[in-house]
Amino acid sequence: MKTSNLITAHDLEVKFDSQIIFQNVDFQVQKGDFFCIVGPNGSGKTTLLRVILKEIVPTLGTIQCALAKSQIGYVPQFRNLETDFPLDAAAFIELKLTQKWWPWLTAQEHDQVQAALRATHLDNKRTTRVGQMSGGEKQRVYLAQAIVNQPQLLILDEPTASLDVQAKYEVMDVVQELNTQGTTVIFISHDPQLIKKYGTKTLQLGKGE
Ligand SMILES: Nc1ncnc2c1ncn2[C@@H]1O[C@H](COP(=O)(O)OP(=O)(O)OP(=O)(O)O)[C@@H](O)[C@H]1O
Repeated sequence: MKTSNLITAHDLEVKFDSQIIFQNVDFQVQKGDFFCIVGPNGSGKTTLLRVILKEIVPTLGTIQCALAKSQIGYVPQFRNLETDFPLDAAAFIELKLTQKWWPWLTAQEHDQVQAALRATHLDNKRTTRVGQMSGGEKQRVYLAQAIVNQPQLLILDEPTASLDVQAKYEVMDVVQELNTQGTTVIFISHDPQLIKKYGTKTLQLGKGE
């Protein structure tokens, strides 16, 4: 039978020095999943993302990922940008386009930036400086930057942690739309309401388990 697994992990363990962060972790992420990773502070959620991104080699177990790094978009926890941050939304998104020696964008790259702005409901903020945006808009610009290269997998590490309720759902609705259109999502969160509303599968990490 043909499998649509993007990630297959078996019996993973990560240890730092003698401290076991987690062990016996098995999971599969399939194309189209909205895959949630939950667990208390320090249970290894971010460490597991770093294993998926091949930044950390597990001390035991195997992990297979069918995607190249270029096919994965990543949104870390919210990082604020000061009000004097000089780039507008379009320029900020362009930073993630493949670096090359010529300093202009191709027509296709312009289309990619426009598509990322549209997908994150920021069409009318194209020339707004990111530093002057609200927290929710800033996080949607980060999201736009992560999807500008049209990744197959989007990884989000507590993307709504410091946002108010309305901004939180605006960000999550955008992520859900991307998921409905075919982008697989891995989502770390402490928020059970978000997991219940948006998740299709959940991996629970416990201390050392
Ligand atoms: N490179 C490292 N070297 C040593 N210890 C590390 C390293 N990276 C993470 N740790 C430790 O591993 C544990 C798990 O960290 P991690 O950030 O993965 O947890 P988390 O579940 O994402 O936590 P939180 O919910 O607070 O973000 C922590 O105790 C952390 O200090």
